[in-house]
Amino acid sequence: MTDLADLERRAAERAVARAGGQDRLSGHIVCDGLVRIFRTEGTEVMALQGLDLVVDRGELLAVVGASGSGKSTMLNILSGLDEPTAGIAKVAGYDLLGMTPKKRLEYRRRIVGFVWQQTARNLLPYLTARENVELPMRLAGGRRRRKAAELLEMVGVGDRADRRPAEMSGGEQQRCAVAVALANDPEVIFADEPTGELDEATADEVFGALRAVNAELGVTVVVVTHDRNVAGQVRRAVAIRDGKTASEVRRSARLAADGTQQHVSEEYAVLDRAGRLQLPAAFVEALSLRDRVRLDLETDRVEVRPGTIPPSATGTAEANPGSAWSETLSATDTIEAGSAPSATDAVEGRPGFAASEPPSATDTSVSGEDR
Ligand SMILES: Nc1ncnc2c1ncn2[C@@H]1O[C@H](COP(=O)(O)OP(=O)(O)OP(=O)(O)O)[C@@H](O)[C@H]1O
Repeated sequence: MTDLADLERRAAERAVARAGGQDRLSGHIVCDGLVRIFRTEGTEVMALQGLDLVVDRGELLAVVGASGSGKSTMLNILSGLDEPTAGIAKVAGYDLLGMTPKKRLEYRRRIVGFVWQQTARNLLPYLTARENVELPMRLAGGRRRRKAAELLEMVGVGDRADRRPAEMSGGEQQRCAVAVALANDPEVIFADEPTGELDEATADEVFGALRAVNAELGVTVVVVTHDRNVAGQVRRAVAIRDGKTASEVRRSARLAADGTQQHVSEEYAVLDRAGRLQLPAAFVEALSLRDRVRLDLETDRVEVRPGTIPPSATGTAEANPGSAWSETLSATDTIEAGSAPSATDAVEGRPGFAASEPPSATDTSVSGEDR
């Protein structure tokens, strides 16, 4: 006879298979098909539309997105303040769906630490830096307390231990906030716009502190921001658009032929399980892509070009101006006017295909071997 445990086990196996296998769910942080719908007075807002994100243990990752893209919604779920409407959200082995209040408290106190944009949310104004760092340790009643002074030293504000927040600069306050977030030895730090109110040089110092704790303590760090420049501060930056991860930039160091070290930045689009991907907005604008694009499968890549029409369709479009092909025609006109110097050459060069092929169209190709 099938008992409940057996049914639950089979349901779990099916969920893993649907999610693309156990590997996909084995990161330190896993969001899989995360959906969050807000319902207010008869309207529905789909803030997260099937967001997938896997972060490895010990990674320093930036999640970058414009206002309204779903960053705060994602962060609220990952920090245990909110629950998704559907999908999987796991951090350090904790399943964030359906946690009991006790488990939630344990998760928020011991597993994750937070750095918010506003100092008032990070530090108590009447306590010194040292006392601010000691407070979460006291609340958790931990036996092996990491010394506050040591943490303040690590983030570069050891000499400010006896100052209150008002007696420190904005950057020092945020670095102190990083030390507070680390007080109970969390596995993950979430930082929400930690440098949002700082000038560039001070922001670099705060990032330096996040990098230091990531490297020295191995803590996983996720920085959420609208600032695209942050991508230059981390090895992996994931862009979020319309409630989904859209693309990511990876930076790595390579040794050049002359022996010098060069930083290489590569942009990747995120391919979901249904095979969907979003082209970066800059690529779409550069080639005036719209409505539909042409795809060519090469042996090692897929090429994406401005949409074209078969020559035979021209007659159809003329005969029926409301048809889909007539829409393509006007889109093609725009492309030709904007960027294709020799549309006729392109047609002659590739019989059977009409219209524009800008010389740089291969820039948009997605290389299979890079994956
Ligand atoms: N509690 C809520 N009720 C209704 N809609 C909401 C709620 N919270 C967020 N939204 C909507 O969900 C979408 C995503 O919002 P979210 O705050 O996650 O974006 P964001 O990227 O963090 O933006 P910002 O950088 O401006 O904070 C927006 O359209 C927003 O209006």
